[in-house]
Amino acid sequence: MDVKSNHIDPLLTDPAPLSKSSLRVPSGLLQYSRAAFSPSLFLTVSRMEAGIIDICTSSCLDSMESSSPPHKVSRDFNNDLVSADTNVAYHTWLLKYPSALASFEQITNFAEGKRIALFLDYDGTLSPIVDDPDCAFMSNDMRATLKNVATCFPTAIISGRSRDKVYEFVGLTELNYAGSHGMDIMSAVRQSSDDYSNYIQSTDKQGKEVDLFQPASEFLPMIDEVFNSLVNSTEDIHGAKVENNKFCLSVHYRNVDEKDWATVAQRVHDVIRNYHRLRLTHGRKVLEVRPVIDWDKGKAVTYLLESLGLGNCDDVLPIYVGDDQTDEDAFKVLREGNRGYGILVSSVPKESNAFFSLKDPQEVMEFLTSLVVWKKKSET
Ligand SMILES: O=P(O)(O)OC[C@H]1O[C@H](O[C@H]2O[C@H](CO)[C@@H](O)[C@H](O)[C@H]2O)[C@H](O)[C@@H](O)[C@@H]1O
Repeated sequence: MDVKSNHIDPLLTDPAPLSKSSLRVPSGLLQYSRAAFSPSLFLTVSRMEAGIIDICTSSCLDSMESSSPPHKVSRDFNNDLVSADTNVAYHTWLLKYPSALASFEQITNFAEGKRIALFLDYDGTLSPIVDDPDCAFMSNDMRATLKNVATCFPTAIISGRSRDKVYEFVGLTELNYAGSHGMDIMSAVRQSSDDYSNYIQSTDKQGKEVDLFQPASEFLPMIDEVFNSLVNSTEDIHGAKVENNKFCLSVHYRNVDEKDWATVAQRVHDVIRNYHRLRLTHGRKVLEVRPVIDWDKGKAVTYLLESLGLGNCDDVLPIYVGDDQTDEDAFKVLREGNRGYGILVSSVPKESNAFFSLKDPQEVMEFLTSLVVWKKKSET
């Protein structure tokens, strides 16, 4: 498939502005793709008066509802009983975000003579989305694939989870890990002196010397305090769960009855309203409380490339695979710098800064396996 004929080459030209209309998605699908089209949701909670459901909470609620596909549509996707409209929308969307599997030859042609660096999100990318965040286990096949990938390419996982938690799920020492949406990076000792002054030397679980970069470390006491408040204030909401991701927090409402979502939004709002240095963003059935700092997954990619000795190198092709709104920052860095390829994992149409798409973690595994085969072949 010649992607250039229907797609912009990320490394040669500036991307066209993202436009909703260009997707021509049937209106029935827009209601659940709306959250992805809208910019990150920031609640200016500290400036709002309390109300039963004030304007911030209601905008939050709106985003919570619009990010949830009608049950029929998601069930149809999972069961392959796809309606004609859904099928048309998905295939129309694929013209703009071609499958990285179908475009594999184009990707590897471009990668010829270059060093690929892989960046992977965890939830929804390496493990399927499940109801209980503590049970988002990766399959053994995926683990074996990742191990192979890491022997061929420098590889890092950048997750919203705490770094320890994502390491616990993945369990491979061959990778680099960044937790808390990139606010907690453990990587090999840096060879070059550069702009990043505030990293410290540490040792990993095997006693190996590493660099630790934690740009939000001053927020730790505040995050712990807010975690306790959120746990207390949501404990009576059946299904609500607060997860401590070290430098950020997640308030999950996937298992909360939809009629109580407004209460979740209101309680979160009430807790963080006095913390001017925290902001609220929206993920997959999760409200995320994060420090207001100029740092995101995109900046983490740049940092890691430099750590790996691959920064500012023309012969490096970074590939970032992710499914969430927070991954858009990384897609954007690769797109705007004409540096590499973002691959969005989604089975429904979503506007994105990525260049390619994969449907689900199973397809991610196929793509990674193909990269390993290609690399090994090219070495013989
Ligand atoms: O950056 P990621 O690795 O994608 O982490 C983003 C959030 O992922 C997790 O929540 C999501 O996955 C859960 C398990 O499948 C699911 O139950 C939840 O509804 C999803 O939002 C994680 O629990 C969060 O802390 C991360 O921020």
